Amino acid sequence: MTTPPSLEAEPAAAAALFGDRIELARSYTVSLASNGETLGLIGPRELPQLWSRHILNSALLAPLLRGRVGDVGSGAGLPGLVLAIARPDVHVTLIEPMERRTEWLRSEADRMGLTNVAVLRARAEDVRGSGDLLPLDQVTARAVSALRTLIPLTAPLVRSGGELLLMKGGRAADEIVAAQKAIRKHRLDHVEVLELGAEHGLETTRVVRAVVDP
Ligand SMILES: C[S@@+](CC[C@H](N)C(=O)[O-])C[C@H]1O[C@@H](n2cnc3c(N)ncnc32)[C@H](O)[C@@H]1O
Repeated sequence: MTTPPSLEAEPAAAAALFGDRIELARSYTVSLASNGETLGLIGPRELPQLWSRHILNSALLAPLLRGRVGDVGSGAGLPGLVLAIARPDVHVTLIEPMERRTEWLRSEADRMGLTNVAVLRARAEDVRGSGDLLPLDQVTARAVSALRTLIPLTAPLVRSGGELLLMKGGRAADEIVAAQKAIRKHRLDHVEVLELGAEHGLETTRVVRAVVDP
């Protein structure tokens, strides 16, 4: 596959974050850069920052994962498919309602031979009771909605004592304040904001971590 000329050069942090999975991470990144605009997955302006702003940003969650993980609103595979690449020891269910996106996610998982991925074409609120996949140990989400609407979508998918790992921008603390009602209703505890990225020389990203119904 030819690398598009406008694709950002691979940052040094990539090898550290992906370890021996780096070739798969490269393969996915080049595939997304080559096909993502045509498929409506990413805009052309994302290519010069695809590695740092999207792939590595997503991979920052990898060390926090365990067991059976769900990713709500995976879109092009961020962070869910990136995490499945980085952590072959966890099982990742990608939950995404748009058909064109689920087709892309399935075809990429197949192309890369990932055996730890399931793709579910659904809205998160309709997933309840989907037998084999639930409950999950952790649920991730990135750029899906504000915390007060994201918590009711994600918390019901997680087992008692499991975790939400919700990637957020600079206003994470404000979103927590605005989400107090949802935090109480869904019995979240130990709600905290993690700042990740600086340790790898990357732009800092914030993750709201919370324990569900401990
Ligand atoms: C802005 S995109 C973000 C995609 C990806 N997470 C990222 O960081 O690039 C939001 C995604 O959430 C999906 N989405 C919206 N509402 C959803 C819901 N209720 N359940 C699951 N996915 C949803 C959309 O189809 C879309 O793919």
